[in-house]
Amino acid sequence: NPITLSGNPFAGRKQYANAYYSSEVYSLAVPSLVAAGKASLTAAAKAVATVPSFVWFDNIAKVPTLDGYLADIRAKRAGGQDLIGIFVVYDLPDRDCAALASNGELSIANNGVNIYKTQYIDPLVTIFKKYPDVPVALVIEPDSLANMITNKESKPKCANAQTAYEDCVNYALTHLNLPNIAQYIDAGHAGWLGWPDNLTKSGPYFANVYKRAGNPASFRGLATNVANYNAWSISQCPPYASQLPDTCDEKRYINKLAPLLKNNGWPDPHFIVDQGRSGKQPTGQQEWGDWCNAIGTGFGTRPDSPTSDPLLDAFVWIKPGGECDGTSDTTAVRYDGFCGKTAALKPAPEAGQWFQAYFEQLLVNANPPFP
Ligand SMILES: O=[N+]([O-])c1ccc(O[C@@H]2O[C@H](CO)[C@@H](O[C@@H]3O[C@H](CO)[C@@H](O[C@@H]4O[C@H](CO)[C@@H](O)[C@H](O)[C@H]4O)[C@H](O)[C@H]3O)[C@H](O)[C@H]2O)cc1
Ligand SMILES: [Mg+2]
Repeated sequence: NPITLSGNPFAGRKQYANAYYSSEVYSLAVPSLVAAGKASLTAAAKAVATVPSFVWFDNIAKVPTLDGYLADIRAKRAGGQDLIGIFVVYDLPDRDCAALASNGELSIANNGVNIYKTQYIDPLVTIFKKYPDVPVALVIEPDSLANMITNKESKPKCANAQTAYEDCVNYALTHLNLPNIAQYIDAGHAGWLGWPDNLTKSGPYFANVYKRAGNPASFRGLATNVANYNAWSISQCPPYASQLPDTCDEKRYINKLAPLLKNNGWPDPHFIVDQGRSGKQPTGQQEWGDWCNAIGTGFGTRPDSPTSDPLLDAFVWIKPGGECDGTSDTTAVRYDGFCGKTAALKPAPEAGQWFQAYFEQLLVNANPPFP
């Protein structure tokens, strides 16, 4: 029977571990480990496959697969597991405007806004409406609005994308505003929007997104640290965060941002924080902006761990660990220099592709460790 979410959608529920990630582990990671004489790591690898991570809808072709996930969750819920589905909406035209590695299939110049609405969001909504009994949490458009805070001046592609990003995100928010869905808009991370000037802008900016969308009941809050590596709460700031000593982790970032949202007309925002690649601190990053395939990282706090901060709905693994951030092939169309830096593990495949060496790095550095 249909449900209406209220309060923390993760409370009392287990996050859904999807078969796509599990198949990456079983069909790619495990055989690679065995072939490399690392069969001793296969048990740990299989344990990772059971950890819930978000399913990314990073192109239109994947949209129909949503039905299968929701049907599987429905069946498991009928079997007694109070599961919540966890998905990422990620297909904006001119996507990832400040970088090259994750550019997507749609472009503003080529009718991208209209296609995003009618061929991406609308079909998602249609499928979600078939499953009003399944609780769902959505992350809306990583790396989109955060770029509107920091990169309009420095990146013409971001400046030119502002109207499209804001219209498309508003369309997503208002059309995915269903009783069984909780939506979290991406809001960068401590090392991105945690800087004083960026924080000051972010408060009114994200509050205006909430108000423009008409205060949607499903709009629960913001997702932070997506595909990044920051600690949730740390006593010793990493060396690369030396200039931001009082906002060097996600707990301090969201506790600074929340009051600014409330003061600007968003009464009760909450957060989810990606910890999928945050287990080892400090990381091998040389600068905070080293976002691509950072060395020295590890799987972090498990998604179903209790949280102690009333602002934090759940720890989550949004970026699936082992899926690449971007290619290191300098001749590739989507080659971004950040993926060629010292701090980036190489050789790396295209964004989203399985990156075995990275998976193994995360595995051996995991905290808590995998048995
Ligand atoms: O000393 N000071 O006082 C001072 C003040 C201000 C300073 O400026 C700030 O410096 C920060 C650190 O460089 C910048 O943060 C970086 O911004 C990048 C986008 O431009 C982000 O990249 C994205 O990362 C995503 C994954 O997270 C990728 O999926 C995505 O593809 C990729 O594009 C980095 O994470 C993020 O760390 C801020 O913009 C900038 O405003 C600096 C110093
Ligand atoms: Mg990215």
